[in-house]
Amino acid sequence: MKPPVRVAVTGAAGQIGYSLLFRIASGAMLGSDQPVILQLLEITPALKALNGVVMELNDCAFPLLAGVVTSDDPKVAFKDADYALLVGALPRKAGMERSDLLNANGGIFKPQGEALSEVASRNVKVLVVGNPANTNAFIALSNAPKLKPTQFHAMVRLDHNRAISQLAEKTGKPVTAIKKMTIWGNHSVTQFPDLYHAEVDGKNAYDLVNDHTWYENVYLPTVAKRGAAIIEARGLSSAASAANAAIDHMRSWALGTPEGDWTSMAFVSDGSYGVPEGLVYGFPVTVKNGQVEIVKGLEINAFSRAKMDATAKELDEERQAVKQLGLV
Ligand SMILES: NC(=O)c1ccc[n+]([C@@H]2O[C@H](COP(=O)([O-])OP(=O)(O)OC[C@H]3O[C@@H](n4cnc5c(N)ncnc54)[C@H](O)[C@@H]3O)[C@@H](O)[C@H]2O)c1
Ligand SMILES: O=C(O)C[C@H](O)C(=O)O
Repeated sequence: MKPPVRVAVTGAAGQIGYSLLFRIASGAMLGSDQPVILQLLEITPALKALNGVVMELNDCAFPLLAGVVTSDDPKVAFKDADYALLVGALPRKAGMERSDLLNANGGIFKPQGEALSEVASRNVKVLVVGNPANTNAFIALSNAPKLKPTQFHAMVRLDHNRAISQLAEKTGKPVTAIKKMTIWGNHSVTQFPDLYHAEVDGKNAYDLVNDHTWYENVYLPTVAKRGAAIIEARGLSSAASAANAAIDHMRSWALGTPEGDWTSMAFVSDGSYGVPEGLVYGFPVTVKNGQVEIVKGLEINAFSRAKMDATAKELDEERQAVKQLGLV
């Protein structure tokens, strides 16, 4: 058995937390040979509910669960953390855009970035799930001078998985036939799910579908507005699928992407593909030995360019907004 690693989760008593913790403890995120110590952060009034979740975790007698810490202090929950999943934040309600949460949630990520910078493992991998995820990640990394900006990611994996599922349905193929999906940009309605480079059974997905009207007017809005459709149907924002995507993202980051495929991760732009430097933007990536590399050399046509620029523009506006709020 390997020595245990420390996994911090914020908002651990919330609905995503309830789906997430049990799967991390079961080995779904880091592998069936990797023991974990869970370090759970909640606001003080939620600690009682969190204690109930810990009772249930203990009642599972997970062989890989080597310990559980709970706290309402980020410096305790993030101490020596190897992985941190920043979930704790308000979810949106019907009729809201995710950016409407910036005023309410942005303030959470400044102190959490500062605390990670002070006490987490120097190699910590941080995934921001709480919305608006990209800009919250930007706030956190901007307040973490002792860590590298690339140690902070935002989650576009749920959009990536939705994009695969919708394409599988359209083509009548299993999800396993679909490779090289990309979500460019923001986890918002401006995101750009790219079929021009995706493959279905090794064939180009855009050519196979051969229906630009469907792509532009059905597929793109279905994927981009799926979060709102879930809220409309469930009365609550997605939770199990969000937790699953967080597991997938961290698993890819820790254990790598398979040969012949890539995934989508949002992190600080180095200027690749003409994306302004510093924006936390979704890119196609491969991961090997924990090293995340943007897939190079993809041809970007005029349709894609306009979509990629529009989502970058929105992120730039969010960046200006958090500067004005004094969060970075
Ligand atoms: N990126 C994505 O794809 C994606 C997908 C689904 C949901 N989300 C977002 O994830 C967030 C959480 O969703 P949820 O459904 O679990 O919400 P929830 O309200 O059920 O749970 C959030 C939890 O966070 C806690 N919390 C609030 N402030 C905190 C703080 N400062 N420190 C620690 N914990 C804190 C709350 O007490 C609550 O228990 C929302 O912002 C939601 O919009 C993102
Ligand atoms: O849409 C939301 O507000 C929740 C989440 O970001 C989602 O995509 O399901």
